Amino acid sequence: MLDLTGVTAGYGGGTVVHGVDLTVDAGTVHAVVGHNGAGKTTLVHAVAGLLPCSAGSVRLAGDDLTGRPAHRIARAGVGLVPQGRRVFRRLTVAEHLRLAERRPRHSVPAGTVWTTGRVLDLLPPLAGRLRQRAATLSGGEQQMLALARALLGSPRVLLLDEPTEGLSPALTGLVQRLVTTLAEDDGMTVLLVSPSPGFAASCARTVSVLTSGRVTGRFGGAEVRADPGVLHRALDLAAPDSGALADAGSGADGGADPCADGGAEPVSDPAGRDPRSR
Ligand SMILES: Nc1ncnc2c1ncn2[C@@H]1O[C@H](COP(=O)(O)OP(=O)(O)OP(=O)(O)O)[C@@H](O)[C@H]1O
Repeated sequence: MLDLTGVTAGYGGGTVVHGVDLTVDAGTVHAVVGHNGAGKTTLVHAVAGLLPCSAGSVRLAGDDLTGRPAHRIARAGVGLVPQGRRVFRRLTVAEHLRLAERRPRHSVPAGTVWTTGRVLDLLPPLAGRLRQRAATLSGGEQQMLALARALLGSPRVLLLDEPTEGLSPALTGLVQRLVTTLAEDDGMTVLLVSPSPGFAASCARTVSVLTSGRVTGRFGGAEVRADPGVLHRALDLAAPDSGALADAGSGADGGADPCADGGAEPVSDPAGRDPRSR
C-alpha cells in the first residue's frame, strides 16, 4: 500500500534520512524505532510532503506522491498525527472536530468514511469533553483529539509521529490498542515512529530500526514479541525487564509534556483485546 524507495531528505542541503526503503502492507502497522535525533520525524515529514525528498520516491497504492505539496498528499489519503499533537489550545474539542470533518477527495469504500459519530465511538473519552478547550485536556486526551482530527479525513494511510510521547503506561496501552483496532478492524494502514522498542513491538507487524537516518535492521512483529531484547540490542539499549511490553512506549523523552494525563478520567479500552495475543 505505502512504498518508500530510497527516500532521502534533510534540511538546508544537509541529509538526515539516507535512502530509506520501506513498505507498509494494507491494513498493517509498520513501526520505525530509533533514538532521539535518528531522523524519525524527518522521515515522516518527507512522506507527508512537509519536507521535499532530495532522492527516492513515496508511492501510495502505486500512485507516485513524490514532490507533491503536503495538502495534495493529504487529499490522496495520507493522514498525519504530528509529534506533540499540535492541537489548537483555545479551540474546543467540538470545534476541532467540526474543522476536521470533510468529505474525502480520494475514493473510500461505501460505509467506511470517518464521520464525527464514528470517531467518537472509537474514542469515547472525547464525547464527554466536546465543550472543553484543548488546552485543558490531558495529554492522552489531546493525543486522541489529534488522532480524531486525522481520522476525519478518512485516510488510507495514517502516519503517527511518537504517539505515546509523554503518556503514562496506562494511556500508552490505550494508544497501542487503538492502533491495533484501527489496523485489524478498520483495515487502516499505519506507519508509526517511536523511540520506544516496547511500544513498537506491541502493535507492529514489522519493525524497522533507524540509526542516523539509515535503516539498520528489520524485524517481524512476532519475532520481537517473542524476544523483546532483539530491538534493544539493535538499538544498543540495556535489555528490557520482564514488564517491558506491559509498560511499553512511555518513550525515551517521556514526561516532558505538561498536560500529560493531568486530571484525566480513566479511559475505556476501545478494543478490549490484548494485541500480544495475536
Ligand atoms: N528544521 C530543522 N532544521 C535543521 N535540522 C533539523 C530540523 N529538524 C530536525 N533537524 C535535525 O535532523 C536530525 C533528525 O531530527 P528528527 O527530528 O528527524 O529526529 P527524531 O528521530 O524524530 O528525533 P526525536 O525522537 O527527538 O523527535 C537532528 O539532528 C535534528 O537536529
